[in-house]
Amino acid sequence: MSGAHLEEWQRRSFDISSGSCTPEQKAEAYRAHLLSIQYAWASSQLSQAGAASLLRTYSERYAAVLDSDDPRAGLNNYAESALHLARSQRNHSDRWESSLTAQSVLQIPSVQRMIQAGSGRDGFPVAPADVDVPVGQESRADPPSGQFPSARSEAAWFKAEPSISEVNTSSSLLTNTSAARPAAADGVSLNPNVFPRPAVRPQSVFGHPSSAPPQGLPGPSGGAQNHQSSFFPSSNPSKRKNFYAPDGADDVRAHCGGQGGNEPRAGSNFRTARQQFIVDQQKKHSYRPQRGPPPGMAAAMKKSLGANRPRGTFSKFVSPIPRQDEEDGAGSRSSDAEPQILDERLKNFEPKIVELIMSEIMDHGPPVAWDDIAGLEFAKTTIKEIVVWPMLRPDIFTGLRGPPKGILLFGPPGTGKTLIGKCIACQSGATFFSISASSLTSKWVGEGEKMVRALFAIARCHQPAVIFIDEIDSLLSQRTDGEHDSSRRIKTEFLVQLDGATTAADDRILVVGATNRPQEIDEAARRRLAKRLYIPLPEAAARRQIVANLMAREKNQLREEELESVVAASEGFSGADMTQLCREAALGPIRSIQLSDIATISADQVRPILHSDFQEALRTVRPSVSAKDLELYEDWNKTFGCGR
Ligand SMILES: Nc1ncnc2c1ncn2[C@@H]1O[C@H](COP(=O)(O)OP(=O)(O)OP(=O)(O)O)[C@@H](O)[C@H]1O
Ligand SMILES: [Mg+2]
Repeated sequence: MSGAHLEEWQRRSFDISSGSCTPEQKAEAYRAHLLSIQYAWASSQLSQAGAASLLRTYSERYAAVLDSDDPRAGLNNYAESALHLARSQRNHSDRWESSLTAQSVLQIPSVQRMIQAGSGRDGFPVAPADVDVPVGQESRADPPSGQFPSARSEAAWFKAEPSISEVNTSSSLLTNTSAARPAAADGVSLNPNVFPRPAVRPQSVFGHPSSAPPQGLPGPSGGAQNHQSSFFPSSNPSKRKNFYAPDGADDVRAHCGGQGGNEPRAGSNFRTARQQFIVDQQKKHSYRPQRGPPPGMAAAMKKSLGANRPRGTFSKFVSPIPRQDEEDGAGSRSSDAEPQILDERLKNFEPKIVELIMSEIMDHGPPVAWDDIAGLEFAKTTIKEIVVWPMLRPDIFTGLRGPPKGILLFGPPGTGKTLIGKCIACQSGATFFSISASSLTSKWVGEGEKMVRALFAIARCHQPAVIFIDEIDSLLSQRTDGEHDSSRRIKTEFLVQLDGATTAADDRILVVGATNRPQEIDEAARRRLAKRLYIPLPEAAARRQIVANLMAREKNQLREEELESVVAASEGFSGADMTQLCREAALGPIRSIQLSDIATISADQVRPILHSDFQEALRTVRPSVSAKDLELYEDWNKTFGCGR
């Protein structure tokens, strides 16, 4: 080692041993030591064995300073953060420098030239320009002595020699007989003809030989530095193996000479981290394409949320979210599966909420016709006027004639409000959403109002649409001070959506609410449900129609006057009560069969339903609405109802 270097070396050794220097200074000093050793070796002032053992010693000490956990003696786990950064950098940066391997280093043009020249004795055979393997775009030539890009990588370079197997497999150019290769300190020797000094094969911290750590790793001073490798010449990117191709593809991506080979080679499987990240996101949110109903059927499909309906033949759900192909191993999207355009208006909603809202397509079982609903002529006419006709002739029903935004069906329980909702679903031809209040009140805070917003957004995408909210009083009850914040927010969202800033006048969305507690509905909601129709208990004619409709499906011997007497006796019964009465009467014949015959009797041996069965049933079935309750409805109707 020349005189000047020796003094420098001694000074540094003194500083280190003096114990007065900080970990940073120590790391600096070790760094300088390592460079001096390398320089001394390169200028043949040090034997290979000597240099290797010195390098080993000082790189261990250097790494110890870097890796030490002790804040006093080390650089606070710099290694971990460096490793972590490198790893994260590797995952997310598509400018990650691909690494060199024992195999690929020999394909490097300059190494090839060296091998041909067989030189290696006179000086440094590799031209400086060749040693510059820039990472990313910011490439700049490095002095041939090679400044280590960072303390970490430098120490790592010297810390561990390549394993013998790695060196031996690299090529026959490495003579396998020990005689031909001076043994380095740790038994690994490099053939100086092939590997000129000081081309010590660095073992990167990142688990494989690399020319340099990834960009952005902070140097010992903590600042991020551009990293240049200083040993291996750039190589033809097409030959270098990329350790980071997610599927281990052979494709090699490299940035050589600042060319920045960012785009993966054609046909390569290599996906940058960003692409991989996007694919993962899509997979996470991708919806399995499902066999949807035939196109004509889709329009007639009804959607209901929160109401478990028997699923019919076409109740397969067609996801509104664009189809995502199964990303196959090749990472190629099959050409024919063009992603469907997700409706612009839905892109701001969480896919899972959209999925939830759309997922229950109400296949409402047997369709309900207007005639199945006994009585309620006024309500039925009004609803037809508001719902069915505007759908049929939107050109006439515009402006002031436009349909109202909301209808409220109120009345005693069992009078056919839900039935009317089902009937609208079948007869209106509109997209029908039937939601129950419980489905909107999610266990997650903030989810409820998102559901409401998404519901109206989806309805807007599928208008004309009808949103049927059964038991709407549980959703839009009077706002009180003590109520829970989330239910208050759901209400507010509803009011805004029903008739607020976001609703456009020509939106053809009709909200139909059904409740048997109209007095509990919030006054702001009441205002928005402009048409408030009283669904009263069925009058005699309606009761007669219910019994006639139900008896028509059963064997019975009910005469007209007997029917009249049943209707008279069921004064004050609701529609549901009338249905219950008929059920009870239909059990009469079954009850008259001897228990022993039950197992053997055939269906047509069961006698028909008689008037006596109804008389028997009238003894057990009582009206479910009291006169007092009835008064309440009557009063409310007089105050707020739109009925006659
Ligand atoms: N007007 C009607 N015509 C025919 N059947 C009726 C009528 N009203 C009620 N029913 C019978 O009663 C059952 C319950 O009706 P529906 O579910 O519509 O009552 P509702 O008004 O929704 O009651 P609730 O307010 O408790 O929800 C229906 O399935 C039907 O069989
Ligand atoms: Mg109901």
